[in-house]
Amino acid sequence: MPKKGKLLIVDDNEELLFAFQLFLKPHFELVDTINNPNLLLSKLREKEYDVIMLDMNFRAGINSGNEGLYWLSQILEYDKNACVVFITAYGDIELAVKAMKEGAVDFVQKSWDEKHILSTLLSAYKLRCSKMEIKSLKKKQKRLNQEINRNKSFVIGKSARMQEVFRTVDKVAGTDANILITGENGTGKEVVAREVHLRSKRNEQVFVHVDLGAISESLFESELFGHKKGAFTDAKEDRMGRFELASGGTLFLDEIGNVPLHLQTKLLTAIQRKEIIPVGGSTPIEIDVRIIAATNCNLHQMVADSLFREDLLYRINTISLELPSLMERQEDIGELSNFYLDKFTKQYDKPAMELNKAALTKLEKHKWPGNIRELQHVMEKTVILNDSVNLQAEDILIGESLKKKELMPDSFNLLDNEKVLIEKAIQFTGGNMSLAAKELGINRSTLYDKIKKYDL
Ligand SMILES: Nc1ncnc2c1ncn2[C@@H]1O[C@H](COP(=O)(O)OP(=O)(O)OP(=O)(O)O)[C@@H](O)[C@H]1O
Repeated sequence: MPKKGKLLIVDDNEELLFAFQLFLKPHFELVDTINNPNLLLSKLREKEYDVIMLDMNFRAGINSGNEGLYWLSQILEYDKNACVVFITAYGDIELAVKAMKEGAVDFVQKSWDEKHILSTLLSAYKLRCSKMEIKSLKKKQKRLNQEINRNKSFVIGKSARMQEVFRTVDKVAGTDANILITGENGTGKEVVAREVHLRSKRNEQVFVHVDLGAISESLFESELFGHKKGAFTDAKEDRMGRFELASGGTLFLDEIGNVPLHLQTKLLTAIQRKEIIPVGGSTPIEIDVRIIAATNCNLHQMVADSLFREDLLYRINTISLELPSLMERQEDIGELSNFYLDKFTKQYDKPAMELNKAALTKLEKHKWPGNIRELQHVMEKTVILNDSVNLQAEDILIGESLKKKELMPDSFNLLDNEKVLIEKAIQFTGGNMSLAAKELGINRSTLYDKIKKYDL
């Protein structure tokens, strides 16, 4: 087996250094020694060592261990992942414990128990490998987040209402204040939440989206707070919840108005205490997340109707952002339509298309109950079905290809038709899940369960 691990031994006893080197060389890739701790930092700058064995006392006659502790602090300041094993005199247990409290990983006694010394150093080396792996994973994660977030900013909106939203986003993004975004479905609540994250100091960390309307009640806690292996029948291994996953970054709690009262209490406790306890666990885990919540419900009305906890509302709406419906920002329809024309012509490999005046007027006059999401679907359909590059009013297919009467099924067998009806409802509402669920007469989480079941 190839020898692994670079070891540095620091002791002023030359004989001891020699003996250590002789004994450890066959087990490690490199064993360097220095007899003067003043050379320590320059040695560390020269080479990266995995384990440093450090004497407690250097000056003859002084046995307080302070010098060793001083050098330990210097090493850890230089590299917080350094693994330092102290060399202590026989009976120095108290001092060794103190050293471990200050950040040393272990200690060996000069009593020369070869087996024990070797196993201590090999464990320290393993710990060093784990620390370095974590360091590299964190670095990778940071780069990946930067990559994911790059060029993601595309919130279109010249209208006065959107400019007002952007001014507030500018003011609050850099703070850690919780934000509540309200607005109809498809108005861009998630897009704005991402924009806040991108402009915040957490932008090198993750943005975790959780659709609270789509999580079934039985999985709510496990999904948000994680679970321990064996906590319930399907819990085959420990699983991290969304709060922990988002730690350091932003947690976007979408459709917060759909959370039942008894689960709102659990949500409030986690946000308030800034800690969670996984299902089946007993130790709280500290969480550092910025909460951005969103809903299309009127939470103040829900509080008045005793459907939403007032204390939770005040926790999440330090800052409120209300997004206008597309009808209220008609000035943006042209730019948004062109944005999607450009996107879909590229996606479907078609020549660039333009809207003539009548086509634009048609778009501006429509009521857009599904807001931007509906506009997006209309533009996608328009690009797919048209070959002309100059789009006329009749080329814009708003609701024309999908009228409710065309949705009549071939048979009335419920099971045969469920999948088809769900597909058509989603199509009819332009992908607006809340509207689709409403049309189908079921709630959103049931709709998501069925989407999963039929693999839609
Ligand atoms: N300002 C914008 N510019 C361009 N596209 C936008 C803008 N706002 C929203 N969109 C697009 O509209 C669609 C709906 O946006 P988003 O999902 O953010 O809305 P939402 O309000 O969170 O919807 P829901 O309430 O249904 O979850 C997305 O495809 C998004 O990319």
